[in-house]
Amino acid sequence: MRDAVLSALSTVNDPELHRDLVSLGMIEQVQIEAGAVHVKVNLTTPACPLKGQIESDVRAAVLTVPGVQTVNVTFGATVRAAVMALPGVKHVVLVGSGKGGVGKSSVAVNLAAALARDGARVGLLDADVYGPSVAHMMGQGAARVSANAERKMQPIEAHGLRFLSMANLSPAGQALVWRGPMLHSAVQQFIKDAAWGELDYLIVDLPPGTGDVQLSLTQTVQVTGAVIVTTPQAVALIDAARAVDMFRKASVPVLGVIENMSYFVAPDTGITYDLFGRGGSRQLGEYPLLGEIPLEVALREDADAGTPAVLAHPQAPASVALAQAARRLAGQISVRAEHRALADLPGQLTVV
Ligand SMILES: Nc1ncnc2c1ncn2[C@@H]1O[C@H](COP(=O)(O)OP(=O)(O)OP(=O)(O)O)[C@@H](O)[C@H]1O
Repeated sequence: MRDAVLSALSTVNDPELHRDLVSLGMIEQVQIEAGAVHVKVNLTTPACPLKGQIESDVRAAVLTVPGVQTVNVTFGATVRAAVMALPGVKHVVLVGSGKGGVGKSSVAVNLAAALARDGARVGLLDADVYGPSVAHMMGQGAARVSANAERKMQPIEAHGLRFLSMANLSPAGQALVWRGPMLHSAVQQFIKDAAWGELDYLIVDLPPGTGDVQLSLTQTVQVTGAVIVTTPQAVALIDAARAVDMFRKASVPVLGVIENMSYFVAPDTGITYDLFGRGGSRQLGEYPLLGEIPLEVALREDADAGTPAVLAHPQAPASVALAQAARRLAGQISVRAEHRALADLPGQLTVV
């Protein structure tokens, strides 16, 4: 019966990778006892957006095998990467925006927290050196970065992830008056001289715009891709298009767009207002729209209170949209990793 079960499983495709689970090496275990079959599927990310579909497809396929009465599906996950971005770090993902104030840091913090909540090992680097806000949003504005025994910067741990921010290097409340090259080398150090440990995803909150820090980062590490955060109105989109162009020129794939402050639902009437013209980000090109995040008081309040909204108010509509965006992003990263692996090693997917 085992062969029949495996052959049934080889008809089930991963919905995003468009290859079957057996040849993708995703079937970790098959146990058969009388008519009861247990299948363990090893997903390419714990934040898999299509877990439910894979489960029902596996169940339906195995139930076609004569003699099978029940099917139990469980999941594990190993994030795959064709190459390591840094020693121990599988994927570096840049979060950028064309202009300031569109909610880039809020999105970066919540994407990181959502991926960590789903079970991924996540780091968050605040490379927004001119206006570092990640530490405050993580409730760690007063924490100070220490060095470990190897004299490497030790990321601060909070809310299930590790992060580093310039705000935790300087005395609280004081501005860092550094010149461009110093900022450049500070960001390089954050990446290379920090004890990030083993990470599936290192999310980088870039400064707004298309300046030196952004470019130097794309030249420092193997970046898996970038996420563009924008608001839907024309003035923001023009700048976002510039950010897209910068990544294109630096050969950094754009993994998707997140439209923030997309709409507002009045809490008293329930009426939806498209304050800035919802859906405008589709004009940026054929990039996956990872999410439309509503304007919501709770998101701002949670940021000010130092807990990412996806953790503090997981049921709030903005949190639901952000958690979904994080899963779609993880899905896009898996697709990239597979394409890259196939390009490098035809027919094989490297698991690191
Ligand atoms: N969807 C939203 N609903 C309500 N408030 C939001 C939303 N997104 C962001 N904000 C609030 O807007 C302000 C700016 O957000 P944030 O600091 O994340 O923007 P940014 O693009 O990173 O800015 P900068 O680039 O200038 O650092 C913050 O007070 C944040 O809490």
